[in-house]
Amino acid sequence: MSAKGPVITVTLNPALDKTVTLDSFEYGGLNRIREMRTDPGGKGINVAKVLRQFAVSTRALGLAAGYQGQVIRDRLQRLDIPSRFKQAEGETRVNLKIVDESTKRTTELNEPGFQVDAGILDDFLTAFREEAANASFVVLAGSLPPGAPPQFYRTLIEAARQSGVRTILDADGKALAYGIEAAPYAIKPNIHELEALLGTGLNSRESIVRGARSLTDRGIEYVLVSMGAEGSLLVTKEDVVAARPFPITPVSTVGAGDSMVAAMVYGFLQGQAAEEIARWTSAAGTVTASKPGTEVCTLEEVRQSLHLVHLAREQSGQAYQGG
Ligand SMILES: Nc1ncnc2c1ncn2[C@@H]1O[C@H](COP(=O)(O)OP(=O)(O)O)[C@@H](O)[C@H]1O
Ligand SMILES: O=P(O)(O)OC[C@H]1O[C@](O)(COP(=O)(O)O)[C@@H](O)[C@@H]1O
Repeated sequence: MSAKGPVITVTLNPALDKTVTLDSFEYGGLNRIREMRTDPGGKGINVAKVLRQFAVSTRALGLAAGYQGQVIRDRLQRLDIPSRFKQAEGETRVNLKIVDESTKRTTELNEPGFQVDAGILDDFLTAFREEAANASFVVLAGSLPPGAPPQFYRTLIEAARQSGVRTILDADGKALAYGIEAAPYAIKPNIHELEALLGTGLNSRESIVRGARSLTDRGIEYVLVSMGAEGSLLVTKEDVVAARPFPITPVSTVGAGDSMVAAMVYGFLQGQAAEEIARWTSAAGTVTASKPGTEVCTLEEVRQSLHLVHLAREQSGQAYQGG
C-alpha cells in the first residue's frame, strides 16, 4: 500500500458556490441581497481545501467546463492546491446558497451540472489510474454529472483498490448505492442520505447504529453518519462513538460535511483511533458551519475546539461517557 503520495480528491461535478445573505428570506417575494460571495465548491474540492489547511499534500482531480471551470481552476491555484481537471463540454454549474439571517438557516439550490459522455469519463479514468498509483488515499465526493453512469464511483473504487489505495465515498442516491457495492474503506452519509440508502426512517440511536452496521457487515470499515446540529455517529465493526458538537451560531453550513470527510482522511493518515476520529471530524464540521460561504476550517481552529466536543462511546455493549 502506498502511504507517501498525496491524497487524491475527485470532483466530477464541481460548482462555483454563490452564497447570498438576506436579512429574512421571503418565499415568493422580492428578496434584496445584503452580502454575496463566491467560492470554488463541490464536495471533493472542499475536502482538498480543508486538507490544504491541514498541511496534507493533496491533488484535486475532476471534470470542469467553460468559464466557471476556469474560475475554479484559478481559485484552486491561488489556494496552492494542485489540480487536474479534464475539460468537459458546456458550463460548470453555479450552486446558489441562500443564508437567511433571521433563522440562521441555509437553503441550497444546486444545478445539475454539465452533460458528460463516455469519452470524457474514459479519459478521466485513465488519468485517475495514473494518479491513484501514487496516492495515499482517494476521496470520491459529490453528485455525478448528468450522463455519467451511476456505477461510476464503483468503477473508481475498484480501480483504486487495484493500486492498493483506500477510498472514502461521500455521495447520495444511486451513486452511493452502487458505490458501496465496491466496499469503500469509509463513507460519510448524512442521516437523510443513510435513510434513503437503507429505504427506511432512522428515528433512534439504535436504528442508526443497526443501519450503519448493515454497511460495515458489507466490508465498509468506517461509517460516519452526520446529523447536522445533532452531531454525528461513527460506527465501525467494534465501536460506536457519538459526538455532540459545541453550540455555534451557524453562518453557512455548506462544506461542513466535506470538512468531516477531510478530517477523517487526516485521522486515518495520522493513525488515529475511532474516538479521536469522531472528535476531530465533529470539531472540523462544526467550525466550518460557523464560517461564511463555503469557507472551511483551519487546523488551528479545529485543534482549539477539540476539547469542546462531547463524546459518548459504546464498546461491546458497554456505554462510556467522555468529555
Ligand atoms: N447548526 C449546527 N450547529 C452545530 N454544528 C453543526 C450545525 N450544522 C452542522 N454542524 C456540524 O457539521 C457537521 C455536518 O453537518 P451535516 O449537515 O450533517 O452534513 P452535510 O453537510 O454533509 O449534510 C455536523 O455533524 C456538525 O458537526
Ligand atoms: O454534488 P452535490 O451533491 O450537488 O453537492 C455539491 C455542493 O455540496 C458542497 O460541496 C457542500 O457540501 P456539504 O455541505 O455536504 O459539505 C457545495 O460546495 C456544493 O455546492
